[in-house]
Amino acid sequence: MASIFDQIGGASAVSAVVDEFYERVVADPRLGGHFTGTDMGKLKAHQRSFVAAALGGPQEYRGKTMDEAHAGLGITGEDFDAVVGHLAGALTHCGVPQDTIATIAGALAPLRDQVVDGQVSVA
Ligand code: HEM
Repeated sequence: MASIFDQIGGASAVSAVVDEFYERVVADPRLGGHFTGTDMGKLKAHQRSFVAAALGGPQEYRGKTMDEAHAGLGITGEDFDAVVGHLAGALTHCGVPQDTIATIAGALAPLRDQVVDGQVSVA
């Protein structure tokens, strides 16, 4: 069976999704502040390789772990949900089918604890 990477159109599709995704994230007043001083060219390159690998693309992701990349950034659960929402919006904008988007969102959900800054969860 073709990987999601192939189904959505390979590297060029991933690149279009990542560009659209960061336009939305940086324009979001809740999130933009996290990216002041970030080299967006570098970040997009890392994100392209992360997304491509996560969708079953041919190359391995060699960037930081999600724990390392987000440690100490003060990212909240709301930030995480907003970012996943923008990714879904970017995927929709780029013509990716909704069931595929649901699969991708499901695959990202387990990263929540690594991205969100340690809070004591109330049982
Ligand atoms: C599923 C959710 C997320 C994924 C898959 C993800 C993925 C990534 C990747 C691949 C990198 C680059 C790592 C490297 O440099 O090697 C990165 C860096 C970063 N991410 Fe995320 N991220 C997520 C959520 C978030 C959220 C919610 C925020 C904050 C609103 C955020 C803010 C950042 C920032 C500020 C950087 C580092 C930029 C710098 O180096 O200055 N990320 N992320």
